[in-house]
Amino acid sequence: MSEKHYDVLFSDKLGRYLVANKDLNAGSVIFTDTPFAFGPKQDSSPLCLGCYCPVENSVCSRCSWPICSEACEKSSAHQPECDALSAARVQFQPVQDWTEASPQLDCITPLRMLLAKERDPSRWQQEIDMMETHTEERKKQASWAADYNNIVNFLLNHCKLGARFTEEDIIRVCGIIAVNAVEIPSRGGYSTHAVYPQLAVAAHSCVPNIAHTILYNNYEVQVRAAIPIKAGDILYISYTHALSPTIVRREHLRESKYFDCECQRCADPTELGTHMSTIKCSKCDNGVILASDPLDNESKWKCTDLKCGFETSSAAMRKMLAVIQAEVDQLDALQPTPEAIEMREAFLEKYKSVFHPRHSILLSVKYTLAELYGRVEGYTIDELPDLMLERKVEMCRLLLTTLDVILPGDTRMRGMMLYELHAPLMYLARSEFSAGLITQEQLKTRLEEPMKCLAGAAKILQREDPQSPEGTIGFIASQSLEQLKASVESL
Ligand SMILES: C[S@@+](CC[C@H](N)C(=O)[O-])C[C@H]1O[C@@H](n2cnc3c(N)ncnc32)[C@H](O)[C@@H]1O
Repeated sequence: MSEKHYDVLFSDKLGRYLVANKDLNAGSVIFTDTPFAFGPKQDSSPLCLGCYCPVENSVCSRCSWPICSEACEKSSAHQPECDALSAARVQFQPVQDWTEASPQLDCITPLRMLLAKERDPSRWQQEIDMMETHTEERKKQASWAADYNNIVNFLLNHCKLGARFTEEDIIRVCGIIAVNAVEIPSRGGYSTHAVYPQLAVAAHSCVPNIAHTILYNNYEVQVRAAIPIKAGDILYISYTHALSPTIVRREHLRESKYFDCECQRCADPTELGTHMSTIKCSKCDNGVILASDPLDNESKWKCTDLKCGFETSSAAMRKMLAVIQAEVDQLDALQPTPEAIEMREAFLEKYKSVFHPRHSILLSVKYTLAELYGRVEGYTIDELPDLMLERKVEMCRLLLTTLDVILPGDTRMRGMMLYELHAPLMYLARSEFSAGLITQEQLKTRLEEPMKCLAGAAKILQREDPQSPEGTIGFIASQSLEQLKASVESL
């Protein structure tokens, strides 16, 4: 067995957690892990239970649950539930719209966990049984009744599995999945989730120091140090979305993972100086509005200019964020067209007097815009005027300097932004050279930064699965780097 680079410790606050037992270099693999079980997430629309691609009116010839092909019908992932479902003669009920979320697949991942436990009780005992479930908190949630009906009741009474599993077994498995499963990046628009025994022990921080990559073929997860880690440091993963404001991240963690995050980023009203939660004061020109105590969910939000004295409630702040986030969600649903760029620019203009320029809501829109400029018809990179190239540079740099603080080190987001930054820098340098504004030597110097961006993007993104969007960009980045080097050498 290979040497372990971490120990598992326990504290009253974190439960079990991982600690590095030696110094680790940035980018080094700390451990790899394979899922105990994986499958569709809750509220998934019907997807193939073999390969998780979208399906429509296509079901398994044996159990009648969604399956796209003969190969998927025979896949090892589907076989155990196929046996159980066909023995009980419970069929997937045809749906009107196969793209709509349906609770029917909610039972599949819990069923897979239960069947895996039955097959390998010793792995269950050693790796899964001690996982946190937060059952008492989960029972108080509004979603409990639906979960009980769609999963517990369905497996016990419809699938007639009461002789093999107790109600308590099923409730426990649902809790293990809810608290411990990690999302597997989507293939073909559908994302699934998996329970990884080692990864699940890692504690959360909104400034994580590890990053993970999931490979497509066998769902192996590779967990790396994102930054240099010292022996004795806790290994932190992030359970939530990095580009969300504190109030939203903490609410998400409370509702989905049942704890109040008190990390350094959550505790600081300025989010470590990034101002990702900061609102501009509408009553004065001198101050900004910050939470007095971001770890108190009912904290007042106050203008930093004491003479202004403006204050508002957390409830009002939450409401405002929810309303504006709904606008962002609508933008995110748009196809990548010129209008999608223009509508996002209009959104930024509309809210620039409300939010700090690095507020999470604006940053997430800027992240998408940074990806769209250069990729959309009418806005392809060689069509962009210098002003728009500069706009793309400005947005990428804003994102990268923010990531330095909240997601330091080698993360997918950094890899993507480095890739996005290289192109406008290269085009701007060439355009200035063509206009006679810089010499050939100056051009060579100016092309050093895009080369560094490509090298960084290739290094980070080539760790991703080659078939994933990020892995594909990693490959393109390494090829573009070679081409750029050759063109600089020929100058
Ligand atoms: C994926 S599990 C992590 C492993 C877990 N501690 C165990 O013993 O199995 C997630 C749970 O760990 C705890 N946890 C993780 N990070 C935490 C943090 N930063 N603060 C408080 N609790 C945390 C919470 O109870 C959370 O629901």
